[in-house]
Amino acid sequence: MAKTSLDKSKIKILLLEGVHQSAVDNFLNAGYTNIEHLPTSLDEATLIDKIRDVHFIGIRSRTQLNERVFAAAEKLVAVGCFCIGTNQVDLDAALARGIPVFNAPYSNTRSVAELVLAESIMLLRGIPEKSASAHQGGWLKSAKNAHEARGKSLGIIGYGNIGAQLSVLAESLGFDVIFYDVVAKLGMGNARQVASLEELLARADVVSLHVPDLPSTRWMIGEEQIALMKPGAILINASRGSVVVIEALAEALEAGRLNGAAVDVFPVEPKGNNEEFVSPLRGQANVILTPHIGGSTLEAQENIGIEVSEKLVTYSDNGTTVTSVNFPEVALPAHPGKHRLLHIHDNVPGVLSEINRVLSENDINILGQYLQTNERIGYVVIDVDKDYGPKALEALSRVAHTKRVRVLYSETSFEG
Ligand SMILES: NC(=O)C1=CN([C@@H]2O[C@H](COP(=O)(O)OP(=O)(O)OC[C@H]3O[C@@H](n4cnc5c(N)ncnc54)[C@H](O)[C@@H]3O)[C@@H](O)[C@H]2O)C=CC1
Ligand SMILES: O=C(O)CCC(=O)C(=O)O
Repeated sequence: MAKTSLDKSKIKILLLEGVHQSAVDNFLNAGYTNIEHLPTSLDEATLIDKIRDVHFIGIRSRTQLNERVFAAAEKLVAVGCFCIGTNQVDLDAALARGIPVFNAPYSNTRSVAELVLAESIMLLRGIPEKSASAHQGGWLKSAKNAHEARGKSLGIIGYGNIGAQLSVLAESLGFDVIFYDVVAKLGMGNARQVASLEELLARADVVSLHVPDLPSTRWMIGEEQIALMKPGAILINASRGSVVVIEALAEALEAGRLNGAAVDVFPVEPKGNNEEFVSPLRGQANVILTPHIGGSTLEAQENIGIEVSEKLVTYSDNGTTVTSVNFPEVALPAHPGKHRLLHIHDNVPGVLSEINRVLSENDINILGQYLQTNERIGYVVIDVDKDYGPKALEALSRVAHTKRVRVLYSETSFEG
């Protein structure tokens, strides 16, 4: 499907879930003025209706971009997840339509790690229960079940960016850090990798989850795993609600098997701040419940706003896909004085030679060419003389296995 050029002011950007104002400012500074900025996510029917004329969408963790939504998103050029996790997006459905998805892989890492560390200390001291009691006029002055963090074992499941950052902070506080990861990793400081999940659960006083939502991590902590934890241990989940069987956790807390928990993410989360939060963990003693705010600090959100909007602007302006989570990565120089064709096609043999054949047949000289592929698609970027952009667009749109082709004009980078 070929795309004709559009003025930047006609490129529609939809930002949901209260994406930080820094993103809006960045788009405006780059000349993109057609921005709708909403504070919540949208239900599927409303989203399907709205997305039909949207070129770029920005979401956080709540909005579900599934096959049905992509099928309606006829003009969509790229998706920005203003967060780390991308499990809320059907990445295959996006790829099948030649739509790259971007995220912010680091900007809220520190915020999550700081929160988890603070929660570890609070839970080791039984603060949620003592504080709730004091608010009701109670006075639970006691050292029962109250422990220092120093010398306790912190077990981190998933030693990626957040797990490793937490490891450093926790060790500086005196925690003895162990971790379990499916990939062999060098621990930061004195942190040690253990051989199995079972070993970590049996050794740790505080267990903290930092894995992505994957088929292999879904419900990875249930009744059986909780039974392996030390009596009186603490469980923290700031990863995804699909990782812990929440009923099993609620039962273990109620039975006094565990001394406390902090949970930031839930199997079902309210769409916005006006919807009731329902969970079997409500009302449990020594449990910190937070509304998926692990990454919600002003610092993180401002940085994420800048980072992801920059990625979308760069893709729109010059075709660069570096750090896309589903797309072949192409890093591109500017293209002053040239027209740039972006051709996205099924990755089958012969497409590149066909592209070059039709260009040569039309006497279009190639000034630069960049190709990357993944197992599903090929992404080729071709610079041509500025007299040839429209002609090349027309020629390339007829190449077999083309998913999408668009042209970027030299100065007024555009979209279509
Ligand atoms: N609560 C919140 O607001 C936030 C939650 N998150 C969640 O935290 C997750 C982790 O974030 P990062 O550390 O940046 O991700 P990352 O990709 O850097 O690290 C994830 C680690 O988990 C490991 N892993 C994957 N499957 C595993 C398994 N079955 N068992 C053990 N380890 C496994 C990976 O090898 C990797 O080392 C994100 O995917 C996101 O879902 C991220 C930011 C904010
Ligand atoms: O801030 C958000 O909405 C989601 C944070 C999160 O879970 C992530 O970054 O993966």
